[in-house]
Amino acid sequence: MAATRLSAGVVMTAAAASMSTLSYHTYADYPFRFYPFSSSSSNPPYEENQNADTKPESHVAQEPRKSDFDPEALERAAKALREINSSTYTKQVFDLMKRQEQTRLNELDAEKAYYELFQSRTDIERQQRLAEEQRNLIQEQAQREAQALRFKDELARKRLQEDHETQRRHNVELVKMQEESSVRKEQARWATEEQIQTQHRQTEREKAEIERETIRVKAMAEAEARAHEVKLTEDHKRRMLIERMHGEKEKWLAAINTTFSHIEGGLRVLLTDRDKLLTTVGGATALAAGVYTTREGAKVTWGYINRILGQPSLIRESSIAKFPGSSIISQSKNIAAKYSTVARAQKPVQSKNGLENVILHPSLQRRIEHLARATSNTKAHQAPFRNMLFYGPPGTGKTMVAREIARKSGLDYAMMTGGDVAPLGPQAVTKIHEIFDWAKKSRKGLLLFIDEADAFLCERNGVHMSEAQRSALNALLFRTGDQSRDIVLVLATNRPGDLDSAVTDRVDEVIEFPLPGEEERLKLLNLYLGKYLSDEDSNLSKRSFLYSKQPQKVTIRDLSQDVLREAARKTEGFSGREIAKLMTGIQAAVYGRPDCVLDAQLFKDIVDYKVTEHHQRIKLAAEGGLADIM
Ligand SMILES: Nc1ncnc2c1ncn2[C@@H]1O[C@H](COP(=O)(O)OP(=O)(O)OP(=O)(O)O)[C@@H](O)[C@H]1O
Repeated sequence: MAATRLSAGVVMTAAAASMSTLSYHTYADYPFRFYPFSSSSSNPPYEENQNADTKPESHVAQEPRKSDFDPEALERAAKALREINSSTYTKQVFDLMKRQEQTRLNELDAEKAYYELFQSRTDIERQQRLAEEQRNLIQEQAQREAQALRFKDELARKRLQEDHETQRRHNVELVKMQEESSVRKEQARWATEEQIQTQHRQTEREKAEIERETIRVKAMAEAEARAHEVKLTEDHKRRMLIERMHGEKEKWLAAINTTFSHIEGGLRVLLTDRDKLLTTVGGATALAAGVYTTREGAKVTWGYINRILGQPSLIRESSIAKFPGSSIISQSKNIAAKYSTVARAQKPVQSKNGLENVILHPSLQRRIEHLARATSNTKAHQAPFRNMLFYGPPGTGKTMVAREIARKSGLDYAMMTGGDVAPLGPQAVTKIHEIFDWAKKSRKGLLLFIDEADAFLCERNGVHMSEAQRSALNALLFRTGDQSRDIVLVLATNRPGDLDSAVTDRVDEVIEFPLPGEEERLKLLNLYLGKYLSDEDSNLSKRSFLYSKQPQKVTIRDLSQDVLREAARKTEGFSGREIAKLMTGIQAAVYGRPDCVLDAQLFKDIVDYKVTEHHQRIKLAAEGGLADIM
């Protein structure tokens, strides 16, 4: 039985194989490949479809060629059919074959549906590709149009720019031509004016020469006559004086003789009478003790009063009386005395604008006057004062201007130096507070001038700053934190960059004092020439009290404004102080001459000498600076 069943299975397989070989021909016309019911049919259909284009060839390749037809297969099939027909499993075999066929048909339907789906997807993709291409085309077109527009716009702009450039060049040329023409005109005008001036000066010089010569001749005649007269008068006076002195001498000798005879009598009585001698010695001792006690007591009391009412020790100069009610003249360096000295000295140069004896650039002078007026009005309206910072090279008039502002605005003035604070050590804080407390006593309001401010108001983070200095700076910051109605703080420094930012924050007006220009130097030379050399009469009368010998008068000869202007030109880079010193140098040279004459040659020699000295000093300073750096 088992053997029969096995042979039936073999027959069925053979029949199926024959049928499947035949089925190729049945489905060969179908557009897609036919998958026989075999193990290869289990492959996923989409994998096959991916190579759909190559399939027809492979299909052709797999198709059995007609020449290779094997009739034995048919025979085997017929034999198998016969075997099947004779087998007891015929029905099952046919059923199986029918089901196989049905399965194959279903597979074909599925494949067909799949390929239809594939076709429609391909269509959609093609449509999408077309739409994408269309879109790209439109975009490209739009870009091309925009580019064309941009290019056109660029061209138009370039053309406009070129037009503008041409126009500008044209205008520049026009302006240049106009300027050249006006410069030419100006030069011609200058040349004419210069010529006129030269002629005018020449005439003036000649006129002055003639006048001087006339005056000199006249003066010589007058001087000779006066000298003769003076000689006669002096002889007479000397005789009278000698006679008077003889009389006086005799009178004094008689008085001295009488006094000594009285003293001699008194001493004789005292030495002979013991009681009187004791009384006298006791009285003298008591008197000496009384004088000593009174003097020491007065010293202690004075020190106490000084501490309570006196001027703080940090103040070097002030217009406030040292003690309430005491005389201003009693101060050693009193500013009021300075004002009066200045008033005397400034007689020859009376400034119309009010800033007497200070020569500044006109714009700076206007600013200072404005500040002085503003300070004065601030005081009148009881408004808070504005603090100031003066900076610039040494000797450019910062201190002088501070004094002038105080004087013009009717404030009291006090000056201290930053360098005095450091040596005080821990006492500095107390002294700073003392100054501000003392300043409150001024009824007018006080201008507190701190010279060399950078010495103690420098940056707090600085490594060289001691703790005491830092505390002093903090004390000052504390006292100036609010706007004050009592004190105007004026700081002066040559190094404004070194100041602490909190200090500069308290400053309302910052003013630079530059080195004087040529015009200012000329004015300074004139000022100090008048002060030190022309104002001889008053100086002579003053000195005649001090020296028994009558000093010789200074004579200025041939010192024209041209010579002074040339000196002003040469002294480029000089500060006000240096010019003042130059003039004292000239004064000394004049006093060194036997005839005390200042002429143009001596003046020029000393100016040249001082200019060389100035340049040498600058050179040395620069070398020193370089050496420091290296
Ligand atoms: N502008 C000026 N006009 C007239 N004299 C001046 C001027 N500047 C300086 N001087 C002369 O120089 C001297 C010093 O001036 P002052 O003390 O005001 O200078 P400073 O700028 O305060 O100097 P420093 O910075 O060294 O303290 C004055 O006494 C004066 O003789």
